[in-house]
Amino acid sequence: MPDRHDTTPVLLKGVRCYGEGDPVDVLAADGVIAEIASSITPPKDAEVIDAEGQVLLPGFVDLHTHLREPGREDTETVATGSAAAALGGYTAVFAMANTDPVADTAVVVEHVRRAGQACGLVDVHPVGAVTVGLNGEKLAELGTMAESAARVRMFSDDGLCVHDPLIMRRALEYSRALGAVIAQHAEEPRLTVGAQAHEGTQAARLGLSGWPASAEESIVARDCILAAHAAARLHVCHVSTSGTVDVLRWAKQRGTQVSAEVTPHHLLLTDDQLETYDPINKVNPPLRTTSDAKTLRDALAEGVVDCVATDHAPHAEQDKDCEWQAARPGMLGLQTALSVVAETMVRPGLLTWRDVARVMSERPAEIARLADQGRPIAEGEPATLTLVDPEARWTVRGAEFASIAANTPYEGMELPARVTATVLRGRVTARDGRIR
Ligand SMILES: NC(=O)N[C@@H](CC(=O)O)C(=O)O
Ligand SMILES: [Zn+2]
Ligand SMILES: [Zn+2]
Repeated sequence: MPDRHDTTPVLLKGVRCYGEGDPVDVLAADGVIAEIASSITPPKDAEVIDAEGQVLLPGFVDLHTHLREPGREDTETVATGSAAAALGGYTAVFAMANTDPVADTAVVVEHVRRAGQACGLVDVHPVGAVTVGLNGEKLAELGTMAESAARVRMFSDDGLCVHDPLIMRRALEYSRALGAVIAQHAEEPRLTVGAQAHEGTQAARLGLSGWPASAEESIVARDCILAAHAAARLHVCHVSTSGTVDVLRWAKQRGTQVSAEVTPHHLLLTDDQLETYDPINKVNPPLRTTSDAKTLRDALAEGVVDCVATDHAPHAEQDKDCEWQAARPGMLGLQTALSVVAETMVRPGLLTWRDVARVMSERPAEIARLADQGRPIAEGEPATLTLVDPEARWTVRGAEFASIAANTPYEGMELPARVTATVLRGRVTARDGRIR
């Protein structure tokens, strides 16, 4: 039985779909978009959202989050991560497998899936590990996870690279049979032993060991070749260098089934940030150069990089507020992603709002083959939507986020554009900064 709230119609007044054309009213009822017209009289009991001048987009899909459950519920849970996601405009998120225990069995992925359903704010899709315990040595039971109630269709050892080429080849071959995609954290471990920061003049000046671009690019090139030979689908996590963009362009030109994501932080931040030695800026792969960031923005605009994914990585205060070498890599992303994309891509004219729908909703939904996400805003389609105030400006305060952890690199920064409401299958999950 759907509860009463599920069936309350929602009327969005005066929105511009994809930021285009004249303002319209959009009515959501029974989980779908019931009507789009220049003026709709609110049905009785309807929740009316006055959204004059706001931009309506399909709900965002994040292919890369760390929700830390099970194992590190002191930093995030499926529930708090779901709240952060809904507030950030997301209607579906993928939860990486580097939990404790690792999500390498049906039991663990089913737990994450159920925890997501219990809270109901966003569709939580567990990612299954590629190898047992993320040890890189033995393939996990991909088929069992795919067949489980969690219906896993994305596998990744993210946090670690599937570096053994034979294991990676097998994983790609299996994934093909399962209709799944392998998401690779591209980092040749032999080239990043002790690495702390992007290998370049800044790391040298600061005395931090270098994480060379070649460690990423060599794995991406290898995996594109393996994926092509296996006729399998490869997804490249958090692309961070210009050289990787060149490899992706080459692989796509020759028809390889490869997709790629870029994080908001790699679009906005660079290794100039490292000056203060504040580990809030420590992340894997590391912040790169200004020229890499520019190439990534252009590649996202062009479509060589398909989509934006947050790599939302909550960490406890004690794991961040310490010396650089000891700090864990990773930063929060769910509640700032849209604003960082607005700042780096929309304001400079690299993307329109329609393009934002592509990189934050449609492409990620296609890559993950989610049938009911990233859909057109049209009558009869799922009412799974994100409302954005393009004129808003706000100041980032990590302590105010729904996440348990507060490790945002944007603390105190003023950013443009804000998610004002998120709707999942006709139900308002977040509105004006509050969870429903
Ligand atoms: N990105 C990070 O720096 N950290 C991630 C792991 C990962 O995405 O590689 C984490 O789990 O904390
Ligand atoms: Zn990673
Ligand atoms: Zn990650």
